[in-house]
Amino acid sequence: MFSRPRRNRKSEVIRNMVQENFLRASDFIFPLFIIDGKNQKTEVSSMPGIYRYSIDLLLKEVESCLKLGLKSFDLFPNLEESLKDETATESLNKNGLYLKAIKEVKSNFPEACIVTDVAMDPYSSDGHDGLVKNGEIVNDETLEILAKMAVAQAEVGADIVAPSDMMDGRVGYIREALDAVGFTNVSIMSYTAKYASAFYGPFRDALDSAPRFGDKKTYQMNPANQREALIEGMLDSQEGADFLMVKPALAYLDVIKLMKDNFDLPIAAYNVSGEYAMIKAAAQNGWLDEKRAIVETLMGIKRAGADVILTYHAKEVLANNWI
Ligand SMILES: NCC(=O)CCC(=O)O
Ligand SMILES: [Mg+2]
Repeated sequence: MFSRPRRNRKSEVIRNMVQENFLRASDFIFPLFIIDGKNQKTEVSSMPGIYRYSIDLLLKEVESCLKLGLKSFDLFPNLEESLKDETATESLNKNGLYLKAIKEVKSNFPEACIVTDVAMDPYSSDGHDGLVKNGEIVNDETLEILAKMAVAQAEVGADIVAPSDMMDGRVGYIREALDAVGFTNVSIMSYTAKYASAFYGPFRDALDSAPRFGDKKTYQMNPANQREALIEGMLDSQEGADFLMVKPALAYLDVIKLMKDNFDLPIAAYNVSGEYAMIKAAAQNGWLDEKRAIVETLMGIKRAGADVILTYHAKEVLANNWI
C-alpha cells in the first residue's frame, strides 16, 4: 500500500492542516423575530432558545450578537391578527412594527447588516405570500405590492432586501423599483429555490403565519425537483439578484451544490426552523451531542457550497466558541 489516507488523520495538527472547510462568524445571518410591546421576550415553543423580541429588547439582542462578531440579521415580524388584511397594507406602515424595528436597529447599530423579508404572508389575512383572488395566488398583481414593500424597507435602512415569496419576475421588478428611487446600492438576496417544505412548521408558529387555506405548492418548488432550480437561478441572475438562496438546506444539499457549480453569485442557504427544532428536540432528549450535531450540520451546508448560512444556531455557536 503506497496510499494510506489515514496518515493525514494521525494527529490533530495534521488534521487541522488538511482541513478543507471552515465556519466563520461572517458566514452567518441570524434570523430574529419581532413582536409589538415593551419589555417582551416570548420563546417560540417549537424552537427552544429562540425568542420573539419587542423592539427595546431586540436592540439588546442585536448588541449582544455584535459583541460576538455576529453582524448580519434577518428580521421577521409577528403581527396581531387585527392588522392583517388581503393586501398586506400594514407592511407599508412607517409607524408599524416592522419598519420601526428596522429603523431602530439600523440607527442604533449602523455597522449591522440588516436583511429584510419581502413577502405578504406576515401581513396577509390569507397567510399567503401573494395576493389572493378567487382562491388563486395571482402573480403579477403581487409584484407591485412586493416592490412597494422593498422600497419602504430600503427607506428605513435595509441593507439587503430578501424576497421570500417565489412569485415569477419579482427580482427584476423590485430591482427596477429600488433603482427608480435611487436605492441602487440596496442588495437583493433572492429566495431562488424555495421548496414547499414541511420544515417551515416552527417558523409559522413563531409568526402565526400559516396559510389560512390550501398550501404553497403553486409558488414554492416541488421537493422532487432539482433541475428546476437552474431555471430559477438563471432568471434571478438575469434580473439582478446579488445572492441566490436555497431553502431549506439539509434536504437540499444537492441543490446548494448545483447552484454553486452553475452560478458565480454568492450562494446562501437557509437552515430553517424545522431543521433547528429537530436537533434541539433530540438534544433535549439526550439522543444527540448537541454541539457536535450543530457544527456538523453547519459544516455540511458550507461544504455543499453555501457562502452564507441563515441559521438560528448562529448565536449559540459563537457564544459557546464552538467554531
Ligand atoms: N421567509 C422565511 C421563512 O419562511 C423561514 C422558514 C423557516 O425558518 O422555517
Ligand atoms: Mg423565481
